Amino acid sequence: MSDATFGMGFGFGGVLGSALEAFGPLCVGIDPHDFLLEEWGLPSSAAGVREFGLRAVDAAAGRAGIVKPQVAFFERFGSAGYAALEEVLRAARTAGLITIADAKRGDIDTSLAGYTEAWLTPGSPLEADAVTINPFQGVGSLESAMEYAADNGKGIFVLAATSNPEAAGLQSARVASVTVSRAIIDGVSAFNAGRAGEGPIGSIGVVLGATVDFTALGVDVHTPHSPALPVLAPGFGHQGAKATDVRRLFGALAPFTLVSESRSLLQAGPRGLATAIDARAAELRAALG
Ligand SMILES: O=C(O)c1cc(=O)[nH]c(=O)n1[C@@H]1O[C@H](COP(=O)(O)O)[C@@H](O)[C@H]1O
Repeated sequence: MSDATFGMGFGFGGVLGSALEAFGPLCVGIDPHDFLLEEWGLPSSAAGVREFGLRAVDAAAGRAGIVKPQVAFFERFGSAGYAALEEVLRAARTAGLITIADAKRGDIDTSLAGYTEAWLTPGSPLEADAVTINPFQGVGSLESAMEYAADNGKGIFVLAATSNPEAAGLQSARVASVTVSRAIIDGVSAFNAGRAGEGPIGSIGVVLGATVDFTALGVDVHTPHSPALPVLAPGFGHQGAKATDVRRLFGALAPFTLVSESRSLLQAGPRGLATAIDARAAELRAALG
């Protein structure tokens, strides 16, 4: 998806809103693990991840609104892996899918600008619609990246409360009077509020794992944000959370929560993936009413 203006507002928030309306919240993770490549009858090579990614895009197109290629599985093959990822991202965007490059980048602001340029510049070889960012160097270090994204009709998902169990100790620690997770969410929400004129849905979102104990992490899912805060939610499927629990888990944030699943869908194999996506999308439609 490349147009910056949609009925639900401008920029990435608007694009996301249209996709949620048309397809619901399912985000298909494209994670070519070696065990999946083997199950799909593909080699563990750049050619293998390229074929895997393109087949996953074909299966998702017209069935889900969003795909999230996991950059790590392409990066392990060096420049050939990156060439494969470029093709997969291009194919997905051409098919009308929103692409979230799961690259988990982060650095001081000037270096982060290089990463943002790589992933979020219209016309760049690795162009995606959004990228995941790790805020360990402080939410303040993300300011110019968030501005760059919003100025270019792009999005960012900032890790805030991640789905892996090892994260809770660090992310529940307190900065001033709130938890790290809460401080990150507040920082992102404040950025979106500063550009509230652009539409009802913000262009910068957060990653909140579906497996997380939000109370322990001081994350408030009951109060809506204005503009709405997009949430990328991994942790469904293989990591244990049930897609149909999205409303119970995410409360007021549920209407803007992307339900991300990788292995649990991809294990259906190249021939079963389209059916698995259809089934999960239908389950989510029923659960969200
Ligand atoms: O940013 C992510 O997508 C992410 C954040 C997080 O907190 N937990 C998490 O699992 N992820 C990613 O989401 C995907 C989860 O894959 P499955 O567990 O197979 O659905 C992987 O690509 C992870 O790197």
